[in-house]
Amino acid sequence: MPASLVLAGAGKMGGAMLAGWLDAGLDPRRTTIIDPVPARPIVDLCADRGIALNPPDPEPGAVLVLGIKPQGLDTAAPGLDPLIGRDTLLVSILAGKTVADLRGRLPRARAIVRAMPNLPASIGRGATGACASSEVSPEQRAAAEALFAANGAVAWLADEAQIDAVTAVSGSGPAYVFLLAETLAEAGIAAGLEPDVARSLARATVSGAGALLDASPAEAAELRRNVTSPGGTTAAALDVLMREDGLGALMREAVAAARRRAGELSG
Ligand SMILES: NC(=O)C1=CN([C@@H]2O[C@H](COP(=O)(O)OP(=O)(O)OC[C@H]3O[C@@H](n4cnc5c(N)ncnc54)[C@H](OP(=O)(O)O)[C@@H]3O)[C@@H](O)[C@H]2O)C=CC1
Ligand SMILES: O=C(O)[C@@H]1CCC=N1
Repeated sequence: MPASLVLAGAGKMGGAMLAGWLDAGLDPRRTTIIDPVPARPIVDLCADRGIALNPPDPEPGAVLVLGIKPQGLDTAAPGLDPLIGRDTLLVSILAGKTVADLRGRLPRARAIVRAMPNLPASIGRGATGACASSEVSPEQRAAAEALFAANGAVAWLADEAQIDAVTAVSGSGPAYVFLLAETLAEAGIAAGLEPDVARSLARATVSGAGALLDASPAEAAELRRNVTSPGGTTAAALDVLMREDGLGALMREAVAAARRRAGELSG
């Protein structure tokens, strides 16, 4: 874990990462949060754990994590640049904003890691794709790796250009899975189940299948085949989901749209 850390923007994603870091041993007394209107749980967490929240004269830390919205970078940058010291590692989780975009707004930044985490980071079950600028030292890379590992799986990317695809797959991905739970419940209601029963069965099915995927060495396709009795009910459903214009085509289209949007957020 880094010796000290400043988190600018403790919203849904920044707050989720912070929860994972504190669980993994980040020192709350060496942690500062900057967020003009922090949500109640963040205010309570800071009070409980002794985390500095919006101190009047914040010092640069070993790491500055940017957790603001990409659309807010221009407005926020002049207030955040003084939080970058000579040896501060800047870690940005902003969708779309490139290392060059960040340098353009935060002139004090030298070492930059651009990362794309996801929401299960809060329980240490997230996935982060990251790339490092050439100024990042081995120690800074190790500090970033420790933060991302506290949030779950980590993949270092050789090429920054890949991060928009990571954003579209694993950054946004949890939303696709939650939508699956929602639509499975809705389909259950349409098939005649009571709404509460449909929602509870869909939730247990999605979380149970995810837990099995995690616990098993088998590929997802093999686990899918294990559910699919020849000539049975699952095969009938998969004939619909796996047809040419089915879930595969829809997912490719959705991921392409998310990736395109990440490109639009750059600049
Ligand atoms: N949500 C997700 O699952 C993921 C999000 N991301 C990235 O994380 C970033 C944050 O997204 P998300 O958490 O969803 O958004 P949120 O709006 O929940 O969080 C952003 C936070 O930053 C605060 N903020 C605004 N201006 C400043 C400022 N000048 N200084 C400090 N804090 C400020 C916001 O306050 P206020 O609400 O008052 O404006 C808010 O609390 C985005 O860049 C997004 O691309 C990456 C991966 C996954
Ligand atoms: O929706 C977004 O733009 C952010 C980035 C990935 C997940 N949430």
